[in-house]
Amino acid sequence: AVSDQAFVTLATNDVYCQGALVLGQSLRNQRLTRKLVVLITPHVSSLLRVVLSRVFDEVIEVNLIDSADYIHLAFLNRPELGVTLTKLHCWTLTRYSKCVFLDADTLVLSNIDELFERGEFSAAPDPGWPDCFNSGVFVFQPSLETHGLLLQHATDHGSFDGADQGLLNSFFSSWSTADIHKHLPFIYNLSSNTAYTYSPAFKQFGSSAKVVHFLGSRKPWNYKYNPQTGSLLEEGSELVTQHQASFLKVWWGIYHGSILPLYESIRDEQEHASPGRTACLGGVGAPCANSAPSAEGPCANSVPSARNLCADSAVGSSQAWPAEDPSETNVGVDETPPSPEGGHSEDVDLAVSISEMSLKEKVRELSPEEERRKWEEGHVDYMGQDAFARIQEKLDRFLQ
Ligand SMILES: O=c1ccn([C@@H]2O[C@H](COP(=O)(O)OP(=O)(O)O[C@H]3O[C@H](CO)[C@@H](O)[C@H](O)[C@H]3O)[C@@H](O)[C@H]2O)c(=O)[nH]1
Ligand SMILES: [Mn+2]
Repeated sequence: AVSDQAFVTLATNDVYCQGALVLGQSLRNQRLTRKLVVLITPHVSSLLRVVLSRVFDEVIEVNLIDSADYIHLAFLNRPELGVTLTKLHCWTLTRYSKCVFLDADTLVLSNIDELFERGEFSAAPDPGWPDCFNSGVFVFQPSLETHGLLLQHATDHGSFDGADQGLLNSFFSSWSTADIHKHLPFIYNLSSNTAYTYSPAFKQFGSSAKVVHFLGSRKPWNYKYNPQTGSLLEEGSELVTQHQASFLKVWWGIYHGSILPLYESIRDEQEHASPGRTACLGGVGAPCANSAPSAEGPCANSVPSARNLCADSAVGSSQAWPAEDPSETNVGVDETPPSPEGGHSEDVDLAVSISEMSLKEKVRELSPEEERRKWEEGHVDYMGQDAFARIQEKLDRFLQ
């Protein structure tokens, strides 16, 4: 094992943590010989910090950097990606001599240790514009000097996409021409949805894919999975190709087989540590918080044969930090200081039943009118809002 080199990822909220966990586990499954590091921001809940620490060697909190550059982000159609500038903090990991960064929406299919033979800055072409690299997988050398220069570059020039990929491409601008060794083969960053625009190439080389990247706005955790049959539940109009489906199944297979049991063992340990008490982690993460307050016990669930793991009960705080002047085109590098109490998080609901698993971001509470309209339209949320325990609670209140 090489202890001064590491695989690094980033998760700024509990939703992306689910991706980081699967990525970390997928690396562990491939004879891991380097350290595993995840960078998190203050919004990540205490429960997820505990879960992450079971998979990663180091869970390091960094400040959130947000470009708040809504103009460029709008071109990208991804207003949420300003926070990806937080990625730049990976250059501060100077206890490591060389690292490989992987987005939290990547999945490793075979051992990729050979990437450590490459130098800074190595990356694979972006499928949408191959003269640019995709910043989802890259080899870098931690250095406070480079870190400072990158932040300075962000302040001086902004980012042409409002996020890290634009910034890194303009900083490492000689990538496309200077040194072919710095072009990683596409199999190290195979985008799950775009590769098939050249399907003969996929047929020829696809089977040697080593890292799959679920690039784009639809992530593996936005799909539903049937753990019994190991199949995906098709939803919406978006067509999922056969190859894409097979990668998604690998992702969910790891989630179901290795990550979910982690939550369960942590919950069991918590219950053991404080029998008779509500299973709560640090007062923030409450793995069983989904049941109604008036339900029989902390882990009693209203839906038979279903378990609910609810990562946090606090209302999800938005990661967007509005710019003072929205017409500002430069990246005003905003850093939010870590909150003293550790902060709370984005919300994730993990709904599990015999036939269906899904991860949901908790949305804001609906008004009573909206709730009623949804109910009347037949959109009944049996696992949450409209769970029997909650209805009973309402009835009890009404009958008092
Ligand atoms: O709310 C967020 C959003 C992103 N991330 C992290 O940032 C990465 C990049 O975001 P992602 O949603 O994966 O972006 P992509 O769909 O992959 O889009 C592209 O564009 C991004 C912005 O330039 C680059 O960061 C990506 O590498 C590039 O593939 C994620 O994987 C996470 O590690 C978070 O932790 N929280
Ligand atoms: Mn990505």
